[in-house]
Amino acid sequence: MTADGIVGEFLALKGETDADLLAMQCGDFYEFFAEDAEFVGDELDLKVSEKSSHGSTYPMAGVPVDDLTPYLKALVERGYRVAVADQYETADGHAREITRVVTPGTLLETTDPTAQFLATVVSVDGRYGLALADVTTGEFLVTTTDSATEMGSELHRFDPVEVLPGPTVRDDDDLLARIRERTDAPVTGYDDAAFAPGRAKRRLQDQFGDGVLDSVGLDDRAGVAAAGAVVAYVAETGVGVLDALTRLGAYDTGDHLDLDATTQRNLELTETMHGEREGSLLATVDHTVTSAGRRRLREWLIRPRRDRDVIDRRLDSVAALTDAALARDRVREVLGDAYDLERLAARATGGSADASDLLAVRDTLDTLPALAEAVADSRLADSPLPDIVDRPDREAAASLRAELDAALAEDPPGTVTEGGLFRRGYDDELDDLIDRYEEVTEWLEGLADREKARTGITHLQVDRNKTDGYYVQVGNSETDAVPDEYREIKTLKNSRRYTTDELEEREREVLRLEESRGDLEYDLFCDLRDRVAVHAELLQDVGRTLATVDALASLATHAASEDWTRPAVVEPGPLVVEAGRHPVVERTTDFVPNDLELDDDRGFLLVTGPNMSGKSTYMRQAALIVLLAQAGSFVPARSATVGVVDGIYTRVGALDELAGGRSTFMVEMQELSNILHSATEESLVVLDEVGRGTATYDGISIAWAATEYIHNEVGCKCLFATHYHELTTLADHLPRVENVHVAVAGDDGTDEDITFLRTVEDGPTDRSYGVHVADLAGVPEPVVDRSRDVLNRLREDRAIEARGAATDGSETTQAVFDLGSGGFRDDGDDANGDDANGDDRDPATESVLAELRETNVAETSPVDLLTRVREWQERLDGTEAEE
Ligand SMILES: Nc1ncnc2c1ncn2[C@@H]1O[C@H](COP(=O)(O)OP(=O)(O)OP(=O)(O)O)[C@@H](O)[C@H]1O
Repeated sequence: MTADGIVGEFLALKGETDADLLAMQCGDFYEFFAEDAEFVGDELDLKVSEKSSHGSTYPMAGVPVDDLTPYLKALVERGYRVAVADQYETADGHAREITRVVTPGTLLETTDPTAQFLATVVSVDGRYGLALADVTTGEFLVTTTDSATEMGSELHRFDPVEVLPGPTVRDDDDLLARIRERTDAPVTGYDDAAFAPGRAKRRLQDQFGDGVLDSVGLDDRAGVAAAGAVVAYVAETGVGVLDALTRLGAYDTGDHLDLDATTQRNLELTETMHGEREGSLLATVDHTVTSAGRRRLREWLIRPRRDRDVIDRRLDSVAALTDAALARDRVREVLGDAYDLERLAARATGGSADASDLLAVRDTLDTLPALAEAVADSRLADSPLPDIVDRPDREAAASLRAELDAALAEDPPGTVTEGGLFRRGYDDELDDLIDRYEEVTEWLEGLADREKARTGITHLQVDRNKTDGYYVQVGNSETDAVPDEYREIKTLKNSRRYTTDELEEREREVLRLEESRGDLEYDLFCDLRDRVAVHAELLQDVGRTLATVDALASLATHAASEDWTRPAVVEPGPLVVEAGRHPVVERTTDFVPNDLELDDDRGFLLVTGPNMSGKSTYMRQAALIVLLAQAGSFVPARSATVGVVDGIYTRVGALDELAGGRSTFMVEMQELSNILHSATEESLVVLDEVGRGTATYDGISIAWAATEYIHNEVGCKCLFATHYHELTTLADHLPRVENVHVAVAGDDGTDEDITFLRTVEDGPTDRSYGVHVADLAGVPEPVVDRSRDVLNRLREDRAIEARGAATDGSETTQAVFDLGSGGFRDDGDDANGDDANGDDRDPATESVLAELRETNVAETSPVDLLTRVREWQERLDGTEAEE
């Protein structure tokens, strides 16, 4: 075929797929042509040559057939979708067709041990469906929600590698923007029809059986559409890939602790704010010995539970493993021999598993009885561990193990087409071939000695190479002695090569036997691999069991080495921590433990204290202790009682963060708004500074109103660190608000020479110590001195004093800010609203005060409230300017 023809065929095939690139097999190479060739030449540093034909030239770049996988991986991991067209023999030559499309979400060959979720996002009738499938492990989940925020949080949790938005999502710019904010995975366009609920439902039934929707309790069109589209997409990417998805699991977002994307980031669960794994909670507590165990542990931390029974069961196992050091070591030693069975199952179904993969399956199945024995230890026997290990079908696992053991040779070659894969006794026909093969090779091996004896030639050897086949080589000095039947086939510098009729005959036989053996073994191997693939579900069960035990043992190892304690998990209930520590900071610092009590009487703590004193650490440690407890882990404390919460919401004052062109303050307000809308009475809210990104008065007003709203309306547990000293008076008016502060020593009122004690004590801090921190940070002395002067002047002349009365939510807010000369005044204590100072006020101030009185916090949405406060401030500022 001419280059023109090949390129023509290439372009025609490319037109059949919407993949970004096409690799087309041409004999021993996969070739990219035209634009694709230039593209991969750049991306992969491949040599691009010119193929000319009929006066036209075409760029061409190729990789050997056996080397395609790493190139595919590299392209796909950069987010490209690559179609692969294979060549096959036909009666009159050969033809090519696209056999698979490899995409980030369907790449079985990945070496990245973390979960590789393909996500579909669908919106139907105001509900969102989210399906997540990891074809490398067979995990397939679906959920629905009517909150776009929650959909975004889930997406962020699962950290997909590819996202397929359904048609209504694709057309919704806001929703798409939200998705892009929550994941940096490539967003792939896909056939609208695949998302149609009717067709999606049939797809699911074809894959999992007619009763699937009932059995997983999926009755939502959005969920069905999302899951069905996954099945359709995966089916298109290659034969067998879909078979790894052995079952569908529907989950309710309410089963897990709600952690919005911001909170997942703020708490540095899997990576630090700077994007590093080291220093994250996961890296700190991770002592797993398998990659499947690591995936499981990550999942637990990122999706803690709400169900106390599930949490307690995990804690029972962790407790037993924490106490029994020797048994724990034995469990971990056994797990150390396990390979990633979920991944191996997917490789078996996808047809890419080789003989060493199947041996890895055998060896990993072997660990199951050993693990059962390890957890039968008397100190573990009463824990849930024996039941966990008993969950997979142990008998089926043992028989598959035995089958693999009987079949496979101990040290098989890397390819599956050249024989040498099977043990003797596995297949009679193969044994017969091997017998004959050995007979011939034995004859060949003895030939040199026999010929030496027969001819008297001493420098004679028999060997084989690719060009000459088998030959007899004789040194030049003795070539006169070669017998007549020797035919010379090559002359070398010091020797000559010969063949004989008999040698040629034996050679033909060897080649025939090698080919038959290779073919037979390949067929036998494919059969064996298919039989393993049939057991994918069993392998996934065993793999998940091993992963679960590994994650539990990891938590126990950390608990034992860091002296963590089992939390008492109650539902619902207070959060009481005695001598708590921050799980990550305690590793690198001489940590000062602190107590914490959040209950019905004091559910809202206003945390004050100098900069750098430890406010954020104290609050994050509280959030992490709750999160760890609900993940089923011990916690860093002397003792802890953790009332189950439904969600943790945080806002952290990352002042330098600019997201998507929005101002820092806008981001801060959106986060606050989200928290105020999402948190319930059962939640834990952590606010680390609110309102700092704007003018002081605006900031105080917003923080004030937010505190009242959380206290009066939401009623959740809350920790709020602030530098607005004015807020501390809220504790006098709102019954559940208490002040605590992080103590410092050496406070002589001069801001100089203070020592951070890191202890949290009741009551508000005296004041802030910003100037001291500026000094510590090395700000030049004249600036520090001048700051002290200015501060003292401000304290004397323009103190901002909050002396207002806050309400329990049923009355009008009567907060009064005395803002010195430019602010507004109101005497909130004046029950009939008459104002002693009324005569002195300008009309703008009057009108603001009137509106302020009429505003019922209980009935005003937080966002409205914030907007109104801003407006009032602007009007007052205007008045001030005119004056
Ligand atoms: N209990 C503790 N024991 C020992 N070191 C601590 C403790 N708490 C905090 N630290 C250390 O103090 C430093 C400052 O803590 P943190 O960031 O929590 O202060 P902050 O009060 O929130 O500061 P800012 O107001 O400036 O945000 C941290 O680097 C941390 O390592």
